[in-house]
Amino acid sequence: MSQGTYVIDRMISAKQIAARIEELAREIEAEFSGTTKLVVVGLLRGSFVFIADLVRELDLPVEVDFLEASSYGDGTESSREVRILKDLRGAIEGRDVLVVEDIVDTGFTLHHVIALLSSRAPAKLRTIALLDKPSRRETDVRADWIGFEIPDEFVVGYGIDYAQRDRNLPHIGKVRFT
Ligand SMILES: O=P(O)(O)OC[C@H]1O[C@H](OP(=O)(O)OP(=O)(O)O)[C@H](O)[C@@H]1O
Ligand SMILES: Nc1nc2[nH]cnc2c(=O)[nH]1
Repeated sequence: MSQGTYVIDRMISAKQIAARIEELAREIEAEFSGTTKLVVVGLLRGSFVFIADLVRELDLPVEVDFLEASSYGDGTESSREVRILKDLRGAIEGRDVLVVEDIVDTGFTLHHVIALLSSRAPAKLRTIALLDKPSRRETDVRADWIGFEIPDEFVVGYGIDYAQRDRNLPHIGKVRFT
């Protein structure tokens, strides 16, 4: 896919994201109320901004861990091969776990991570994705909570990159190749 010039059209503002995270946090608190310590697992690298905002909105005892999964390289098409580049630091057996993903597209990444973490016997495993592109799905997977359903556009910002660029945009934008 082209890696030439492109412009970014704003799709979801920072304000809209913040308001949605507040709503999602209340639902997550209800689901995990009474938990001794929730392990919130961020999928690197794309979820680093989302997880930072989400955990600060959660009124729950939390531990934060990270798993690095990659399947896109520098392009806009999934390789369909999910590589785990960094595993969790901690054990999750018997723990309540929330996996935080930035975007579910083909679904290969989330599907792979759910299978991997389920095999470690957590007490409860739930998933949240800021963005969902259901029209692109190639695997039978859906996050338990979704921030925004979006059309089939390649998006960047708020942690999400194109060839490692644009992760620092405060909003979500769609890439338009020029
Ligand atoms: O549903 P899928 O088609 O699997 O796509 C979703 C994944 O693709 C991106 O990760 P990427 O491989 O680009 O790594 P990154 O998070 O380090 O940018 C994104 O962060 C998701 O994890
Ligand atoms: N940057 C980026 N990465 C993705 N990985 C899966 N879908 C997307 C997308 O729309 N944008």
